[in-house]
Amino acid sequence: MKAVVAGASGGIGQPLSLLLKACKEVDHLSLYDVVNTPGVTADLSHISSVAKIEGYLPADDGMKKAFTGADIVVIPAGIPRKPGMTRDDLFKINAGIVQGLIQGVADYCPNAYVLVISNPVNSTVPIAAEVLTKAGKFNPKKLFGVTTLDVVRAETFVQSITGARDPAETVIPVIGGHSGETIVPLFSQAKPAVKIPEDKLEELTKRVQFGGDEVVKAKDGAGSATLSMAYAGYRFAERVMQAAKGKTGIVEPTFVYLPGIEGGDAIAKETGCDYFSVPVELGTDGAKKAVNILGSANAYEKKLIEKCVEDLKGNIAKGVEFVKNPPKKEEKK
Ligand SMILES: NC(=O)C1=CN([C@@H]2O[C@H](COP(=O)(O)OP(=O)(O)OC[C@H]3O[C@@H](n4cnc5c(N)ncnc54)[C@H](O)[C@@H]3O)[C@@H](O)[C@H]2O)C=CC1
Ligand SMILES: O=C([O-])CC(=O)C(=O)O
Repeated sequence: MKAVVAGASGGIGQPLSLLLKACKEVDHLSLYDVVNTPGVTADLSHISSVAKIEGYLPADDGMKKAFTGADIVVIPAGIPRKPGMTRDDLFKINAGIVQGLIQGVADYCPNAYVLVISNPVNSTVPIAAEVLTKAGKFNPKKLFGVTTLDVVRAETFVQSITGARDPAETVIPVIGGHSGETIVPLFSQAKPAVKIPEDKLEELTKRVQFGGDEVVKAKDGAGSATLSMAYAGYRFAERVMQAAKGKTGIVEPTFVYLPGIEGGDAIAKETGCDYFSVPVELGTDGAKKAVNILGSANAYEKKLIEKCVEDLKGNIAKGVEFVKNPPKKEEKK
């Protein structure tokens, strides 16, 4: 497997690259960023793991060299939030960054799995889909918005109630999108089942929805979640690669284009959203099947889904519009 990290010198990119350098699924790691890739690459190259490593800057066809032959491209490129900002406030800058990198995917590695971390995920994934569609290269089974950090947070925060030694053994589907109230944890669907006292449920739900804000506030202007995101991005990338190599039974929530995936059409009709994070069964060619668990949600969770859909529709439309009707140059800045 050749894995690419685009945005490899950043707060997420560096620890994510470290994890991928040590990953048994990766034979070849290629780092791309607009700054500092020579240093990050030199540093990681001293690690005695299997993956050979290369790093590129944009000069001298760097993107082409970095992306060509890639099996999986993970994208944490773009600016992070500062206190007082929403993820949508990142759109102006990150939309263009993601558009450019996805054009690179279309040009140099159209068959790769593409994992989008850059925010706002609710809009950057539709942007990616539109760019790939324009290029005639869109395979919905291979485009994923990474929402694993929401799952990781739900697992972690519920531990105070379950008391489980290993939080990751409690599987909690988190569906919808990746910002505030578009994030919908379905604690009623936890496996094994968890009993959450009624007076704790709202607090726990809000903590998952606004977990990102907790980190933004604590970092106090120095960015948002990076280390936990690198862990989450790595966990998802590793599972995509394991499924690609034939491991079965891997199901992970991820933000996908539903009409392009088996079982997704019904969910798209039910929610009115073409893009939604749902548990997806992963296979050798990417997303094999979208699992519809919306019907199993309890009354409280159904209300959360209603609010999610309201916000998510606008975020999706904004991403689609950005590519279909590009803003004029001065608006793009
Ligand atoms: N999906 C999720 O759950 C999460 C998403 N994020 C998002 O991830 C993104 C990155 O966050 P951080 O790593 O903290 O930011 P950062 O600013 O530390 O790193 C971003 C990196 O992207 C690079 N970059 C900028 N334009 C580029 C381009 N055109 N091509 C290649 N690289 C480029 C920068 O040089 C920098 O090294 C942000 O948009 C943030 O909101 C953050 C946490 C969780
Ligand atoms: O909060 C942010 O801006 C970064 C992010 O997406 C998260 O931590 O979930």
